[in-house]
Amino acid sequence: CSWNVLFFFLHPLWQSPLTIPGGTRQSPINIQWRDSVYDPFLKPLKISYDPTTCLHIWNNGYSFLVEFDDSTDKSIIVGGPLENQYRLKQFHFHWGAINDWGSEHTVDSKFYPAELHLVHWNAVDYPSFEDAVMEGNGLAVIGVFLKLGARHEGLQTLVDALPAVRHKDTVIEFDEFDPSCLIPSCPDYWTYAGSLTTPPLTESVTWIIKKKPIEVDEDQLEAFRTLLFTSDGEEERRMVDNFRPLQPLMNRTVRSSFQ
Ligand SMILES: COc1cccc(N2C=Cc3cc(S(N)(=O)=O)sc3S2(=O)=O)c1
Ligand SMILES: [Zn+2]
Repeated sequence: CSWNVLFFFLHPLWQSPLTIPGGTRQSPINIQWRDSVYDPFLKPLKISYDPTTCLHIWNNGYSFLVEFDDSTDKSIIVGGPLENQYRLKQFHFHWGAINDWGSEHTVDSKFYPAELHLVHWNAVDYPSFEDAVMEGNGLAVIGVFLKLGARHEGLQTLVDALPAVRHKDTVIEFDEFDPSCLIPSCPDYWTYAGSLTTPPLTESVTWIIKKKPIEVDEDQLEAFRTLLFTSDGEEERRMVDNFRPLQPLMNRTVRSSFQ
């Protein structure tokens, strides 16, 4: 009915490319393994994070973000498909109400229960993060799939802090965390030119999607689902299904770093 259509186009998270002027590189996408093209010139991705740059955890009403001090080059990534180094700004997750879905990207149309995004910006070419967000090569986001399995000890320190940021616009100090413990050691990744998956949806992201997922257990996924989209005092709405629908590939090729 017309109300559903109206909701679809009005809800910020579910804008289709039709509402993004000239949207030709929107994210997320389905990664069809057999259509990805091995690129022998892709370098290994080098990750060096300094745990002392970790600042706080913040519930922004879309997800929970762990933010970093990005005033120096202490926490950076370099190599992979990137022309130069990019500074770590924040990481966050997307997840479902149940384990059958929750990731933003899919692999051969398969959803994972959750997906981690580590957001970096090009401080070599641009003076600020806000400037980089508006530029085609401004951001690099590492995507890591979460699958149901063994408890992830590194993630648990984060999970233990979540009750303190249950409501939107709550923040707690969080330090000495090295997010490289959340990234699989397997070097294999896919990469493609895309966008932010929440507003402002700018087409400024070089996506680096790790082939291998990390394992987390049911209690850890359930802890994500205890968070709220709503502020304290508002009618509670559980923070679940905070992923954007798949976007058309259009004229893009997904490259792989592996054969
Ligand atoms: C306008 O500059 C700003 C300022 C503050 C935050 C943002 N962001 C908005 C959405 C958004 C979505 C991301 S995802 N899911 O594709 O990894 S990363 C990200 S953000 O760059 O942190 C932009
Ligand atoms: Zn994200």
